[in-house]
Amino acid sequence: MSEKSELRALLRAQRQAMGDDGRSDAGDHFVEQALQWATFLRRHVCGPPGAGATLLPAALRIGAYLSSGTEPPTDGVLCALTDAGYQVYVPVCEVGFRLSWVHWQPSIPMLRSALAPVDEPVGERLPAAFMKEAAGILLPALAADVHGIRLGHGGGYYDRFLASLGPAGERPPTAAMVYDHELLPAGVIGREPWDAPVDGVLTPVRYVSTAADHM
Ligand SMILES: Nc1nc2c(c(=O)[nH]1)N(C=O)[C@@H](CNc1ccc(C(=O)N[C@@H](CCC(=O)O)C(=O)O)cc1)CN2
Ligand SMILES: Nc1ncnc2c1ncn2[C@@H]1O[C@H](COP(=O)(O)OP(=O)(O)OP(=O)(O)O)[C@@H](O)[C@H]1O
Repeated sequence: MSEKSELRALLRAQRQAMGDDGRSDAGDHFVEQALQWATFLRRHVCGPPGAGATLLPAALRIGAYLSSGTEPPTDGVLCALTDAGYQVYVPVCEVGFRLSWVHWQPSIPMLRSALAPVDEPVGERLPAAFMKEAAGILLPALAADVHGIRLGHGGGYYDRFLASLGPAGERPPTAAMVYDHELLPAGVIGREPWDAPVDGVLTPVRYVSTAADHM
């Protein structure tokens, strides 16, 4: 087994060991962290509330994901962001490890993906470029390091997606959602040439900015 496969296996086992209650508790805390992150982005894009700025629709557009298995739960996050007035878009797998995006709403019908072990929303599929103007994007990950290097399930979906949005600095702000113990020191996740670092890491208890490290 390669070093990365071993790390993935270890991280999956640790997620399993957290138990349903541990993961669900973390999910509650993620709601608070994600709302704070979104509020910060909104200020960044539009200035402080009451400044007379009218929010552009794209400033309210947020990318996220529908969690499955032992991933950091996002059901609460998606509902809270929607309730707060954001338009939440989640990915759908396409052939060639590409992602398209569907506007998520609480009662949206779901269907099992033919390409990955995830349920996906049924609705109009918007191209990756639609997310270029988003206020921010939350990404799934098995772990991420303090430089924003992310370890996913190994499909390369998100590296391709981020590369398609343009070079770092021209993409919307990104944050990987991981449990607190999955925010790792530099060097633990070997960096690959195609890795697109994220700008921050969101855990149930903190947001850590990694952006300065890869400018
Ligand atoms: N929720 C989610 N959606 C996503 C991703 C992801 O990592 N998470 N992807 C990122 O590229 C793409 C799909 N690729 C994926 C590859 C593997 C697994 C996976 O193994 N997931 C679970 C097990 C599935 C289950 O039991 O329901 C796991 O975390 O162990 C999920 C998605 C697009 N959509
Ligand atoms: N921009 C890209 N263009 C072409 N191939 C890519 C690109 N980015 C990644 N890949 C390919 O995707 C494969 C998986 O990459 P990696 O292991 O980093 O995925 P991951 O980040 O763990 O997965 P995911 O993004 O799906 O969560 C690699 O074999 C790599 O060659």
